[in-house]
Amino acid sequence: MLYPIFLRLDGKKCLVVGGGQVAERKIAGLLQAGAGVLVVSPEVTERIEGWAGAGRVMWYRRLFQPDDVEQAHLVYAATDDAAVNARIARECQQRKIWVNVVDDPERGDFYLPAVLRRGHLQLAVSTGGQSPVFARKLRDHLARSIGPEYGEINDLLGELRQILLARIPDPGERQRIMEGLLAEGFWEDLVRGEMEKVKERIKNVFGDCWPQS
Ligand SMILES: C[C@@]1(CC(=O)O)c2cc3[nH]c(cc4nc(cc5[nH]c(cc(n2)[C@H]1CCC(=O)O)[C@@](C)(CC(=O)O)[C@@H]5CCC(=O)O)C(CC(=O)O)=C4CCC(=O)O)c(CCC(=O)O)c3CC(=O)O
Ligand SMILES: NC(=O)C1=CN([C@@H]2O[C@H](COP(=O)(O)OP(=O)(O)OC[C@H]3O[C@@H](n4cnc5c(N)ncnc54)[C@H](O)[C@@H]3O)[C@@H](O)[C@H]2O)C=CC1
Repeated sequence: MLYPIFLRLDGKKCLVVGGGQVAERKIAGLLQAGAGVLVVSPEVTERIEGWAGAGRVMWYRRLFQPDDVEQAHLVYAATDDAAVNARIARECQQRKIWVNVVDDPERGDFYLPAVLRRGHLQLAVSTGGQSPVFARKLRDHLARSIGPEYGEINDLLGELRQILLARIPDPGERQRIMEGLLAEGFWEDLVRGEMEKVKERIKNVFGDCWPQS
């Protein structure tokens, strides 16, 4: 069973070996997370070249060398050469650096999910490597019912939680308030798309905790 995790990568160096379509997709995800991306590949796609030109990735225009993995927290073996990808995986595993292997996932340490992003809210779908296209389609299916408003609701709940943390010292009491808010009626309004009602429900709890506001 794979272990799901959300990593804080901002400012951490990640190495992508290879510069094709697959490398490009992995780099796009890393950049969204604010990682420092190093790319090693004699050739890259136009989009990767653009990122390099804009200083968003550091591109080493050459073939992979074993020492390349040394400075990275995560490594992506994303070339089209199976022997090179296997070599990258070995170099990482010797050094206990986590590696994703695009053509032979079981050699690697982690898989990427298909991700639905709604502000701070993220839904990640993994099929355990069974069918990446199914993961993508399921993400697209979920996107139809989980709209951008879910991101807004999530942020409002985050603000409310900060207020509760500051004003209500008892964790049990805080949890009771949250459970009370996120009860059946809340979900009925949410799935019916009655977002104004949902926001009203949240604001009422703000009012109860902070009557002067
Ligand atoms: C195991 C895993 C390891 C990893 O790469 O992390 C892996 C492995 C492989 N993918 C292959 C093929 C394709 N992968 C995609 C797409 C995506 N692949 C992604 C993840 C993963 N792919 C991990 C498991 C995820 C899970 O658990 O479900 C997504 C979700 C996330 C991402 O990559 O960011 C992203 C969609 C995201 C989005 O759209 O947002 C497409 C379609 C397309 O390009 O749209 C195709 C072509 C169609 C096909 O072949 O099915 C092949 C065969 C290569 C060959 O034939 O040589 C292998 C190797 C193998 O399975 O042996
Ligand atoms: N895991 C996934 O999500 C998917 C994996 N794949 C697999 O990914 C692999 C790569 O696919 P694409 O990006 O489409 O291939 P591609 O042929 O477009 O790109 C390969 C890249 O690897 C680089 N490269 C080759 N040898 C190198 C070396 N020794 N050092 C550094 N860079 C080197 C090339 O310059 C090129 O930029 C394929 O083998 C395919 O089987 C394909 C689709 C999805």
